[in-house]
Amino acid sequence: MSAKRTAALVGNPNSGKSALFNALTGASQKIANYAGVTVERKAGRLTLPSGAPVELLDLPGSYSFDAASPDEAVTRDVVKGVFDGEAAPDVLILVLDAANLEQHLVFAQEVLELGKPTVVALNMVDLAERDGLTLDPEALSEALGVPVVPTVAVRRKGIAELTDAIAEARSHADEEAHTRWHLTLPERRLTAKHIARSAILSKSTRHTIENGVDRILLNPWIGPVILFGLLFVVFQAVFAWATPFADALEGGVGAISGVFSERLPKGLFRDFLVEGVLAGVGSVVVFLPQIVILFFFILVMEASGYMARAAFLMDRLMALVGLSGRSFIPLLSSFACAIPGIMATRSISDPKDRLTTILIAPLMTCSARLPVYAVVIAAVIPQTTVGPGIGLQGLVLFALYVAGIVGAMVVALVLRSTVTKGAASGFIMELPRYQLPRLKDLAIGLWQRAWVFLRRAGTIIFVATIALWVLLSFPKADPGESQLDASLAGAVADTLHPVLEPVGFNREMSLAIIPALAAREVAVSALATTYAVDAEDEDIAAEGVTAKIAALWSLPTALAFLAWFVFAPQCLSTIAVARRETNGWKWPTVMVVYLFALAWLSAGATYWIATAAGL
Ligand SMILES: Nc1nc2c(ncn2[C@@H]2O[C@H](COP(=O)(O)OP(=O)(O)OP(=O)(O)O)[C@@H](O)[C@H]2O)c(=O)[nH]1
Ligand SMILES: [Mg+2]
Repeated sequence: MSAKRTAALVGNPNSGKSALFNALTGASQKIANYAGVTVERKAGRLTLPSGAPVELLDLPGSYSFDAASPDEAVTRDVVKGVFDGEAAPDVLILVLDAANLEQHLVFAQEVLELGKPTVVALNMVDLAERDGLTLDPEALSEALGVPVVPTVAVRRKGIAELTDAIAEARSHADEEAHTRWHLTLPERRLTAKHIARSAILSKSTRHTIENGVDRILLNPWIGPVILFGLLFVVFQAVFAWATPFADALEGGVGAISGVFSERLPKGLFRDFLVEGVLAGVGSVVVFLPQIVILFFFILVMEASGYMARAAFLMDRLMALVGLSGRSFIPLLSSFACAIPGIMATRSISDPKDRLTTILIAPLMTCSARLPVYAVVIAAVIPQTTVGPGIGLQGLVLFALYVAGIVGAMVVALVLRSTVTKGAASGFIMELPRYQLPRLKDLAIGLWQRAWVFLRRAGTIIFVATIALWVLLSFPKADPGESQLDASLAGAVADTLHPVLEPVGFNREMSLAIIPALAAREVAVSALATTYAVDAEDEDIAAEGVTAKIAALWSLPTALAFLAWFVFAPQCLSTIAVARRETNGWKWPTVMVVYLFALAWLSAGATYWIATAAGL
């Protein structure tokens, strides 16, 4: 038996490939309860019982080797050995969802037709049981001609057996397999039905809750109301639940900064710590609770299976602007960050649909903008309630998210009738079964998100803020002169300011949006650092950025800044990903230009209207 170097996980979307990958390699690839989570090839290392290492590949889910979407093309190319500079995998691990056996057996036949050494992981047997199905793995193995191992990936059941089977996998009589499976699609469907029937030992008609729940959640009238209500609650929670934690963190940062100001000798080092690191980076870190709460909701929606329902509900609405529900999940992922959102468009097969989705993804408010919104809202919007349990601050936050969504829909409509003109493509999406989110997965997911945020604070936000602090600190101002006026940063702000002054921006704001191109949170740290450096009085320096904004910005100016960030200047990484995913600079350029134009116009409109209204 020759040594095996690579094995690949293949199968329909949402069959649990990534969950198996994590169980087999100890990795923590993203898993979620909807089709199209994995969009690129990921490698990890699996150790066989003999101690021999195997490179294990996690691949995007696929319905067929003929499929057209870019993520499915990756799967086909890897499996067939035509993926850039990579040999075909030695063993295939075909993952089937035990509770959806018939559907999954259609693509399975295509995989088996390749005649490669294959092992079947009959995954999600727990869900099959829940649905009242008793399966016969031996019968399935007999019918398919390859070993079948029942597994529950998320509880690591059957993992050892699967590893053994991978070690022993051998070709299943190549020639015969080829003729045996070479069928047309309708024939495959029929075969799938027969095989599934013979593998199901018994089926009790168990009352599934799904149908009842879906009748409500997918109801064309009630469904959208529930979705909208849910999102509303999310943004209320972001403020209401986070406040005590955010206050405590802010107090902590303030206290440390106070101690440093008192104990350290006056000088550049103290200024660096207090004005740059603590005022700047600290002003972003205090938003950790908000970020965690937002992701808590996103993760629960993803794991429970509600996300795919939301896409289904939105399909009709999206059709009005020439998109399909397919675009919904990439767009919803963009609430976390536009980068994975843009990557997730790989599951959209129509190139024009995909391009439109990439171009509007940055309009979904990414979590990096949350600190910007939150700090300005906290400063200028009173902490009052406008109804039972409805806080005004949460309401404004919700409105900003909605503004982004509405903006995206309008832009999509314009794009679809001009540059990405074409017929809207149909939408078929499997509805995954409902699952109770596992606490451990949630905890890991939240921890990963928190860590990403803190790492950003420690790297890109730190570097951008410190660079700005240096530019702000030199040359030193003469006594009586403002440090901002004297500094290099002041000169930079002055060149940009004439363009932004008409839309209500003050100089600090004009300055802050430049380093915010590195990461949007930097807008907050930049403001904090600018005010801290410029403060003549030591005590004012210790004051938080929220207090500064409350004291120094007029309401129209603050609202203009919020409106600017709805359309927001891109962060550079988003532009880079858009370039990679569209293979050139053309579309990223279009994206940047239209977003800046929209940002300027909406900030202006907000400012002029608010001023005229006497706010
Ligand atoms: N109950 C149960 N849930 C599972 C099992 N395996 C995976 N899941 C869940 O099923 C969902 C899909 O799992 P993934 O591993 O993301 O599926 P995938 O095949 O990688 O999906 P794509 O990347 O979209 O192709 C997740 O919510 C998992 O938690 C299992 O054996 N039992
Ligand atoms: Mg996956």
